[in-house]
Amino acid sequence: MPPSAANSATPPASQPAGDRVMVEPGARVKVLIPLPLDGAYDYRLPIDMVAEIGSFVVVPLGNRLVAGVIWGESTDSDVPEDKLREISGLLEVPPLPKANRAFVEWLAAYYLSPPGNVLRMAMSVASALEPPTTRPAYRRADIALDALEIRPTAARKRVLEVASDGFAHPASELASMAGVSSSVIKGLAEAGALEVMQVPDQARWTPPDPNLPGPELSGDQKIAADQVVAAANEGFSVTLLDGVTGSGKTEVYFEAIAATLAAGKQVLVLLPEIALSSQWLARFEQRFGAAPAEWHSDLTQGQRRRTWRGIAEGRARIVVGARSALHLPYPNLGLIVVDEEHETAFKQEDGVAYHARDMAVLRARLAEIPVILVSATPSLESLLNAKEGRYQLLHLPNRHAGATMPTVELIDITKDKPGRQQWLTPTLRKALEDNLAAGEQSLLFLNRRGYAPLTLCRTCGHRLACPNCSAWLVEHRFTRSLQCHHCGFTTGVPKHCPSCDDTDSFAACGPGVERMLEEATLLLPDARIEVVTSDTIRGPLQAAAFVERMENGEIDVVIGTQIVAKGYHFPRLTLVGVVDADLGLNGGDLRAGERTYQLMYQVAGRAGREGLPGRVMLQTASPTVPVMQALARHDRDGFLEAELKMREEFDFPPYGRLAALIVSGQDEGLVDRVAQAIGRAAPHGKGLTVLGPAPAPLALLRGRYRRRLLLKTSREVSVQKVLADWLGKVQIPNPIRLQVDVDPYSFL
Ligand SMILES: Nc1ncnc2c1ncn2[C@@H]1O[C@H](COP(=O)(O)OP(=O)(O)OP(=O)(O)O)[C@@H](O)[C@H]1O
Ligand SMILES: [Zn+2]
Repeated sequence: MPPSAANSATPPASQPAGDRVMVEPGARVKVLIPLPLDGAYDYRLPIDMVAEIGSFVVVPLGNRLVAGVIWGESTDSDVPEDKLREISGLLEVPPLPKANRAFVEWLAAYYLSPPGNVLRMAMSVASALEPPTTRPAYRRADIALDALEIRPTAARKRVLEVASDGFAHPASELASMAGVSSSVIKGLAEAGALEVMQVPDQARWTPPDPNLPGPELSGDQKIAADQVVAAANEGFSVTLLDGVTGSGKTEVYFEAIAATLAAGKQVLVLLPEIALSSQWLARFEQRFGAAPAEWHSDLTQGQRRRTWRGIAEGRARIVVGARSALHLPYPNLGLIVVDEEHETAFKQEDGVAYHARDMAVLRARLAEIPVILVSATPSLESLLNAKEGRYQLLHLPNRHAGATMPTVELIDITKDKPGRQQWLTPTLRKALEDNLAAGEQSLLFLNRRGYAPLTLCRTCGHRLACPNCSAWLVEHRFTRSLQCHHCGFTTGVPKHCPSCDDTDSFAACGPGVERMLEEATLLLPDARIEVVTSDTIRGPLQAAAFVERMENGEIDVVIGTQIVAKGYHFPRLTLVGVVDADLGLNGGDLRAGERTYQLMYQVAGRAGREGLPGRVMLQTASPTVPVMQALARHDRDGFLEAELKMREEFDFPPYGRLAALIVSGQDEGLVDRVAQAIGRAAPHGKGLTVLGPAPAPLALLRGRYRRRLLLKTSREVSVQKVLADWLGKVQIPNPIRLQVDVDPYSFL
């Protein structure tokens, strides 16, 4: 397909002219720099520089030059005239759009973060700000093949054929279009059959075609699709698309995407694990005839640079990405979709701790565009918003094409006991055997990487722990190592116990996926079994290859962690066995029940998605607890109602508000003193409670001691104001770090 031909069909989207404000030459302006400074700094715009608010510029800071953004005119400057420095250069990039600038400010204020730190997320690709460069590209030269001095091999003929479309293609693109190696291109160029020219080094996306027909929608799907299409291009709104697994939620929001694209606007789709989303990408391409621009951590630096610019220049119409895609400079964003909105992967824990779902709603409000939140197991936050009328709620109660929901059986492991050093109950073992005999696929789910979560000395009971973290080391047999899953510390299994010096005295305790592989292999010696975790699937290519093996029926049993629990659609996968359904309940934080429900429901939702009925077995030691009962009875709403009620009673989110303070440093005594000083300055008043300081559950992490405080407020209280007043009263000495986590999800 000739990308450049399609490219010229529609003019690039750009920021509405009304949003652009020029700056007077010579004026004083505020420039925000992507560093943790306390605000924007004053500079002068040189009289010969034409710039606007949002322009990317280079400014002197101390004795170096840094990139920044003109944030506004400076009206309250107290920098004396002779101290004011000039902007030293204007960068050749479209200005940061108004909605993006407002987003930076709101996000910074909400999470009490320096705005420069938030801007840094928008400017994450430094090279994208450099002047555009060129790269060589090739097209068919006007010379007959038999006039050349090289042999006309099949590969060469193919290249010349695809290179005859009238456009110049980079060597890699031409090679992949013709299915040959780059050396073939090089040879043809040297022989004069291909003409080389310099073209701008930019990505080209075929614009998706919103007019291609989608599938015929079912009655419920059609009702939902009509609503999201009606909301498209109509200003700010939030829609919660709540439908059971396999109900066709993706098809429904594709309709809203089509309507937005047809209006010439950009679309952003946030997925929790984009690297694992090859099936989603294939469906998108099938529906819209073109691939979306992708944004995630597996891109190369060159891809990031080209994608960033393509978005800023409005050439990338549809972006699918991880949470960081929210910060990109869309000049003409028309719709945001957050798929699997309940996923905690949307919460960023490092740096600026923000929640991408919540910020997607904010971004949509600032840009006055719709946002669609999608899930089979919506978060209580979103459900309450829908219940109270702030979000529009759409329901898809049935699976597509008459596929039924899987049956869910609870297996009480205290009665139906696994054998010695085994973790599968006789019932689940039998089901696995039967399913294999029937030629259908099974999934064994265990959210634990490695072989065993704990290794201890049989002689003295010593447990092998991470030297940098308060955590046990996890044995990984595939790599013959012990690993800390918090800091990445890795070591070999010691010969002698470090405590009693006994030899070869270590025993593995508890199962991880690698250990389940042993058990499953003994049980099903003829089955093709594969372990799927972040250790075995290391990027989008490996994930896509796994999907292909599943689709081709090359795998009988998958043993996997949460990376296989969601999104996938494998028609022949009919049995899901959860090895330890209680695992997530043990930590006991406020969302443990909600999260266990979501994860179990999602993994169960992988079973029986087409003609073949599905069967789910949850192994549990507590079959009577509400979450297990709700799963077995398919009583999601009853469970969520009860959860909501409990949260309301204790004034927990989504009713009350929380903010966590984490004090950390290498000097434990100093960490304690600072944490206590923060505790002494704690606010009092109606609707406010402060818990702690107390050692964090991960009291040592990456060599830093950690203490936590938790602020709990009623809904009417402004958490930001309370925190700002509170933290304004304490001095944090330099080696100590204070992390503020508004609306925390992790309590470790
Ligand atoms: N109207 C339709 N016509 C044809 N196929 C459909 C239709 N609706 C859904 N499907 C197919 O049914 C399957 C499930 O749909 P989809 O993946 O959109 O469901 P979902 O609700 O997003 O599921 P999950 O929450 O489990 O990810 C897909 O293979 C999809 O292509
Ligand atoms: Zn560690």
